[in-house]
Amino acid sequence: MSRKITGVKASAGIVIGKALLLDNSDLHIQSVLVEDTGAETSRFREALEKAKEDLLDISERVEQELGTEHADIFRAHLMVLEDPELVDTVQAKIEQEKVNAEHAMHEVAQSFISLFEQMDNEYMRERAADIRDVTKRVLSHLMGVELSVPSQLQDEVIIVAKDLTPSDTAQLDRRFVKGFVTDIGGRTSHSAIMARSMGIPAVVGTRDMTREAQAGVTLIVDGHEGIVIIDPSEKEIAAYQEQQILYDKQKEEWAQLVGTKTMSRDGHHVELAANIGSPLDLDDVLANGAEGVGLFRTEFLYMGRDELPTEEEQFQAYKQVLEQMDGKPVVIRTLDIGGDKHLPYLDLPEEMNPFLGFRAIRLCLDNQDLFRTQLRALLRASVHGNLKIMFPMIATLEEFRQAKAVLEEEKQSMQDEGFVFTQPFEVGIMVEIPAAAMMADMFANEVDFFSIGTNDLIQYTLAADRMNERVAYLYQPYHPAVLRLIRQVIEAAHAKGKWVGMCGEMAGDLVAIPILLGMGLDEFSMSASSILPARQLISRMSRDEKAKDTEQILSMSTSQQVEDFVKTQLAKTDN
Ligand SMILES: C=C(OP(=O)(O)O)C(=O)O
Ligand SMILES: [Mg+2]
Repeated sequence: MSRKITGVKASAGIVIGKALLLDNSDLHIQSVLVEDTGAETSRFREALEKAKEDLLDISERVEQELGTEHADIFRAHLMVLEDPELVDTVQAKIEQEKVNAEHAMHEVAQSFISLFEQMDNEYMRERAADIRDVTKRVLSHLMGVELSVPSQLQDEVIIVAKDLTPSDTAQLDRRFVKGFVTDIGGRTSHSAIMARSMGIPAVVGTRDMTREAQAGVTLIVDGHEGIVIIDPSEKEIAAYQEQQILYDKQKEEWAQLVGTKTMSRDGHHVELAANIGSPLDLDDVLANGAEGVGLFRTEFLYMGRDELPTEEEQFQAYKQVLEQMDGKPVVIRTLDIGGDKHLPYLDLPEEMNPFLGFRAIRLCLDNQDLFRTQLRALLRASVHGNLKIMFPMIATLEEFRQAKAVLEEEKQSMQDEGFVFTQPFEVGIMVEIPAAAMMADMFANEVDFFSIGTNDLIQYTLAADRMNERVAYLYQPYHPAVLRLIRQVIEAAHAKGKWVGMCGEMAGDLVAIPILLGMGLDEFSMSASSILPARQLISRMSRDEKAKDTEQILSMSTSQQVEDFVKTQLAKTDN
């Protein structure tokens, strides 16, 4: 009987193969009292040195095979090994408690790991995996145990493990490892990131895969849907084999589009950009041929910590993104906290209607120290690429003017300090509040660009909370009211020679794209994996023909009518 397990889709693709269970369960550590603590400390120091040698070797190999960014993971591991807080604490424990090095290392590492794991942020929780990885390496040297990474594989396999550490992943032999499934991990765990750049289908965070799968059993890993089928039937195998063939063909077609501009069939260019939450997302962005970053949600930098990020920390993150995008446009949005996104250390009072409350630009204009720190980091980073600064949740012109004035003040004071701005940068707003959409003609006199945030614009237009299942039926992207607002923004911007993008989920929706193309949207920003399918669709459509449908669509009275109309048109495009 086949069984289906679901998890997090970490890396796209389908693979069918035999399971290889990687027993990388925790080493069994015993506590032993020692007399000669000096000798024990030397043993610990030797193990640290050996672990460092391993990491240097791995980072060199990874640098050659996968590039600097992945090698940086192992350089970060080296830094963990050199961190006096960890090393000195272990040493002190050996000396004061007269315990063996294995026990001291294990105990100290555990306390760091649980600290990180308790943090309310996925990224920080995953850093616990780094410490676990480093600790295991040191322990394996102390105990003389080989790490159980299969380096001598003869057959193609799908690795099944509780967790795959970055070094496990880097050591997988790509000729034989065709996919992997883990119990723990999320989309931003390093192993997931590496799977995506290695092009290996992977499903992570399945919770109990290692308990469910036996060694050698046949598996289907569906990285598109985050599904694993254990012991599939002949029929299931045949169905997935068909999907595999189709997907391979699809990928070949998409791959041709990676380095190309997005052009409609009748020769109009639109920009397909990516939404990111961290510099870590850039691998995907570049691999999918994004023409820019249309939205960097900077609130990620503020989450999962207990104090605000410093100007320097923010500067480094912005600089990295700008440099990696190598002159392509990068829209960085100032802090959009509030609504469903909290920062515990800001200690804000609970609100009856958080989505209509004290959030985003409202909070930044009130808490100007915080805002000015971010603006200074952005201004410093501006010389490293093609930066565009965007303010979120703008409802009124006064808000935009105030925010822009604060930015100008910071720019002036940096110039007075001797900073030279070598690159011009644009300043724009998110249009996600209906009032801003209605007043787009007025805003267009003052902003450099608009980016339509449909995730919020839809919820505010139909008064349907985007988080509430019970009103989800009212959350209608194709509602003519939403479409009329979008069209109004595009027309108002173009009348003043300004460009308009969209960074809500709607920009990557294959049913919405023909409508938006016809309305003349200039930039579509979406998750990286949606870019190539969108580019292909646009290349098959004539923008001028789509424009002819706009009036008809806007005169429809329901979402359903719009959807049916577009789907019928799309079916014709396919033929
Ligand atoms: C992109 C948007 O912002 P967020 O999803 O971060 O609210 C939006 O509202 O469409
Ligand atoms: Mg929003």
